[in-house]
Amino acid sequence: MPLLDVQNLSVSFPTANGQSTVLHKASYTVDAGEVLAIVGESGSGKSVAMLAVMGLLPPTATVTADRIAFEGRDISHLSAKDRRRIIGKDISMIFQEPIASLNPCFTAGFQIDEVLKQHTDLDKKARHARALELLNDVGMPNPEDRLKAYPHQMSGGQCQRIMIAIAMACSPKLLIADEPTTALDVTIQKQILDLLARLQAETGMALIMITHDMGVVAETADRVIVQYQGRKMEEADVLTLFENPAHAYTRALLSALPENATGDRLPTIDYAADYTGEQA
Ligand SMILES: Nc1ncnc2c1ncn2[C@@H]1O[C@H](COP(=O)(O)OP(=O)(O)OP(=O)(O)O)[C@@H](O)[C@H]1O
Repeated sequence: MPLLDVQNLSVSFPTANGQSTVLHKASYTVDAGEVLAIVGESGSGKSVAMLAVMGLLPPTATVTADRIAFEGRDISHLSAKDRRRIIGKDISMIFQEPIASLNPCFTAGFQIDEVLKQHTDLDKKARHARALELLNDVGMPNPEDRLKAYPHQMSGGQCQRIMIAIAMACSPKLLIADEPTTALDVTIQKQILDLLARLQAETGMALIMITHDMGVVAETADRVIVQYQGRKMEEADVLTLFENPAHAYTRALLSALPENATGDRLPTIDYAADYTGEQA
């Protein structure tokens, strides 16, 4: 039984020209302890899919699914709020803009403490000790000092470490990381990816990595789903995908990797092309 089992998930939003479907009957499964990458260009519906599962889309969104099951329990018929109540402790999510994801009015320590208060029975002293332990786990220098810092007093990389600490506070069974390194400097990107990989390996949690970067996929994933224009194009284990990509869009993504460059200029994806109907 998969840890998360999502079947035929569709999402649409109202527009001036009627409903616009941004995700078309996409299915996703992830097993306990597995690392799944969802890859595709901006706007391909990667974030929307996972926000829909989490019940985090705005009320204007229309979400339908045949099944959204966590640990075998189908929660697709529940309201977004009830779904969040049931999976809120077991599934955590981190986002692209760590500084914007934190509340600017409260210290890092306060924000970690809020999550611990909500999801654990620990008393104040134990929560403080746990917050320090979490900051150590995410490799934060001077953790005692950083607990007292406000988001604007920290770098983007430090804020992402705080977000990861908050996400890990309830020992989730699944962490969804939505482009967690995109907004960070290149040197920090690698540190955050290594941190996520280490935490995943140490805790055995499942990880869904949303990215547009095939390099990130190669480094982290066991299995890959390729999305294009709100549709799932291809799904394969990571080696198969890199060695034998079945879909034209996947091949275009792979050929745009720097190591696949053959001349002075990097190959680029032809965004004018329509890959939806193309097959291997
Ligand atoms: N709240 C919203 N209201 C209306 N349309 C939305 C909303 N959120 C997302 N969309 C649209 O849904 C589509 C898919 O967006 P989504 O954020 O899932 O893409 P993505 O693949 O995650 O890309 P990115 O990497 O840019 O986040 C886009 O066309 C986007 O404009």
